[in-house]
Amino acid sequence: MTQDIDWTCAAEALDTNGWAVLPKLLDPGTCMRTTDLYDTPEHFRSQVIMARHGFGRGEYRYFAYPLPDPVQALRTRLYPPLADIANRWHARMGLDRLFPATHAEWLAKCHAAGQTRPTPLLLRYGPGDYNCLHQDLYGDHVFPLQLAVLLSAPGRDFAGGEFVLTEQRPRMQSRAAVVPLTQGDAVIFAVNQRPVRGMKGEYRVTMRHGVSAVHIGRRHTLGIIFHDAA
Ligand SMILES: O=C(O)CCC(=O)C(=O)O
Ligand SMILES: [Fe+2]
Repeated sequence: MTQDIDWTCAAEALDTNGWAVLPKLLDPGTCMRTTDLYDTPEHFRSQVIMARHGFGRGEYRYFAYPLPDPVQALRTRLYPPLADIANRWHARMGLDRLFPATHAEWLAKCHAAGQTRPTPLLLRYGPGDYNCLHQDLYGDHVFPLQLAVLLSAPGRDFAGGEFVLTEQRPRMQSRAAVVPLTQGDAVIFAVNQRPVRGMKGEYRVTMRHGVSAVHIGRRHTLGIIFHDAA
């Protein structure tokens, strides 16, 4: 599942754009089984109806511990290479928080700070549903990169529902990117801020992500956030 990832390519894309696609991270069978978890309540700690909070339209569920596979495996295996990138970013941004080498150590820090609730989630969108631009910050402890895996097949399962990222640049207009994803692809992206090398040195841009309206069908996503929630 995670052994064939081209990390050199992903790190380069993350440094340049603040996001990178990992093609075919999950196979179609795993995508289907993960989607089906949505209707198994014992895997989840809570449900959010997005319209009730002004988050958009659609719904999602936060997984409960212990996380089922492939959620636990993705969180554990993707963390170490992402922590290398996160540490480089933090150094470039002049932030002193260092991310430990393993996800278990990072979670221990979150838990000691009272961020104990698991944040991986499954999202379900139907016709007309969308996800407003947002950031997944759940406390002071923030791991600066996260992942979303598209579990449904565009064109077959749904139409519309594009993954969108915006980048707010200091004293400049924001720019948007639409991330092309097929079933099983993951997008890694900056949770909040990332460093950009400018003419006069490094500066920071602020990222937000969301999903445009689904026109027809149903779209499911698996979200992997590496910090836990307060
Ligand atoms: O459904 C999506 O593609 C976005 C999900 C999301 O906001 C997240 O995983 O944090
Ligand atoms: Fe999100």
